[in-house]
Amino acid sequence: MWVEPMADAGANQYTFHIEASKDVPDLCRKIKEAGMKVGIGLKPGTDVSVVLPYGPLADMLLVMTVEPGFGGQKFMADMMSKVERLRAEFPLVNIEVDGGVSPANIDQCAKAGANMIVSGSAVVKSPQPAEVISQLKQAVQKVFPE
Ligand SMILES: O=C(CO)[C@H](O)[C@H](O)COP(=O)(O)O
Repeated sequence: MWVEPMADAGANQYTFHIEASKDVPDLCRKIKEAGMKVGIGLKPGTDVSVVLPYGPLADMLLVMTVEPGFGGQKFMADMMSKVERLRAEFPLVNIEVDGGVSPANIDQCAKAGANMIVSGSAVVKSPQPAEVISQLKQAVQKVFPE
């Protein structure tokens, strides 16, 4: 699963999709042994219960808010219930949302419990990308002060 090459290249976190892993605990162990943090991602169609047993092994849980594949898709607000559940179960784990995240929905994401975000189109298509990044960061920091 390319764990060693990623670590050798300088990655400090390795995130994989739970749907693509045959042995989640083994992969988590290999990532940690290689000196990286563990992230586990969940596609929109995957029930949150699938990842719950592995939460204690993860540094970050990623809730995809679009179908993985490409940027520019519509944010799926119904994924927020997964974020809420994961935050309730794992108060100290980083929870990330990825897909269609923008200033229009960042408050929902942060309120549900996401403290890490991926935002592509909203940033790069804005005439003021720095302003968008700042808005996104402020919204998260309001809920998760450093
Ligand atoms: O790669 C992705 C999906 O596979 C990401 O969702 C994407 O890069 C983020 O971009 P956007 O904010 O435009 O959804």
